[in-house]
Amino acid sequence: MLLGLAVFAVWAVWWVVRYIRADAMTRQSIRQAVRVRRTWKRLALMLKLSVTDKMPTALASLANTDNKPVKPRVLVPSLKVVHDPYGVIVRANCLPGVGLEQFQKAAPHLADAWRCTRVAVTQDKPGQVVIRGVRLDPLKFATEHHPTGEAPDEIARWDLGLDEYAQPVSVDLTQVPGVTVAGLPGFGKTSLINRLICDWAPSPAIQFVCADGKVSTAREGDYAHLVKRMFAFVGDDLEAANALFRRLVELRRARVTAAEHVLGVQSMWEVGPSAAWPLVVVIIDEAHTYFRDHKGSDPRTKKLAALAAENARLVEDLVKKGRSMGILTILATQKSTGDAIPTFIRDVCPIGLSFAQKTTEASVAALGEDIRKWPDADPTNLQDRAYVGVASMNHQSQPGFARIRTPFVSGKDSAAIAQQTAHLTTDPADLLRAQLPGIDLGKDDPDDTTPSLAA
Ligand SMILES: Nc1ncnc2c1ncn2[C@@H]1O[C@H](COP(=O)(O)OP(=O)(O)OP(=O)(O)O)[C@@H](O)[C@H]1O
Repeated sequence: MLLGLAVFAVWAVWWVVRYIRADAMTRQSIRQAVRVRRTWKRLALMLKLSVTDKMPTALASLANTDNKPVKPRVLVPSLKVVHDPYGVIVRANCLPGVGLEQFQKAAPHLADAWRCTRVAVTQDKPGQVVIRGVRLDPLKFATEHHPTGEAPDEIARWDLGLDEYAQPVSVDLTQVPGVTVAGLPGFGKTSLINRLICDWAPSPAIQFVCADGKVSTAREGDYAHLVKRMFAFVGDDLEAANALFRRLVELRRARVTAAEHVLGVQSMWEVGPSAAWPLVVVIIDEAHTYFRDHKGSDPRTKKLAALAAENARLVEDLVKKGRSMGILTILATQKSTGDAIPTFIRDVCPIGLSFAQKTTEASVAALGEDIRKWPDADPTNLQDRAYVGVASMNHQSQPGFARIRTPFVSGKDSAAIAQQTAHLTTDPADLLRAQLPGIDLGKDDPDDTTPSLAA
């Protein structure tokens, strides 16, 4: 008895301390979790999430010596409730006839009873459902990310933020040739890309290169600090961009020639990126600058039109053929028409994200026709300033789109990371030459007009 009291006292003290130390949002969730547990039996009966077992148990039959009819038992799914700042995560056991489908049907009523903005029911293992209830809309709460400066545990995993149920979302960019990022100006595209660079920069197995169509020199604009961690950078000059894209296509072709010698396999992903054969992340920001059509018959306009057409061809090459050689292209644009990122490039990028858009046509240009089937996820719903930093992303593994609250990464943090990791910057073409001295890394395709690395 005394021992029981002592255990209870310790538990009560632990509980009170935990409650006092929690922030205001978490305290509300703790109270919510208590309410969910306390009211569950009654609520489950009202929502028909219970079953009546008319058959007496063996024990009840034995105890029933006077042969009176045994009362049927009402079974209610047992619950395990945990909380986080946004709400509760409830695991419930299924019962015969009460499973995923019944819980999903009851979800709106659970949301009302538990005072949640949203409730989602999923099944992570047989016989158990997970009910996620969020009291507050995680999409509406701005978050921040402070990069650690540590090399990532898993190469090519892109941590994006929180979904509408406050669950962390990340995508595996292994074997991914391209990503598109679209959205109205000032809604968080650059911050999203900054995070990727800052999280990955401490790894020597990753090299970055950037074309930013919004600026003329690296000293201006969003990448002014991060340029230290990039082996090449060009601004809005079409000719300079053209030369850079050629250089990258050339690198891709040289890697094809060198793969068997250096890696012993034909696809870099079979062995993974390394400091000697790094994953090359090509960032093309304000991509429309490089691809847009130039109309006019004067020689200068004609030249620009030819350069833009060739840029599109070169970037298409990188996206279509770069994956197995360890080249990942990320294209960002604030322009919302089909020519901003040519559809023949967009359609080979398996991952698309879009921040707010003005019209559904713009959403379609950014995310493809499928977004029409998922009106809730249409980024036209994200135009309120509360949604700066929120993007819709096509699911990799299932139909539909996820809405993600991405965190803000400050310029100060990205500058610090670039400074700390600048010494890791190397041109992947130099690495290749150093590994294969004397081997011609030139063309393996006679029709290809791009110059050879061995020049
Ligand atoms: N994830 C975020 N959470 C909260 N605020 C953000 C986030 N991302 C960006 N912001 C705010 O929005 C501003 C603009 O962001 P950012 O430069 O990333 O937008 P953008 O879409 O790249 O714009 P542009 O197309 O003009 O380059 C930032 O200075 C910051 O104040």
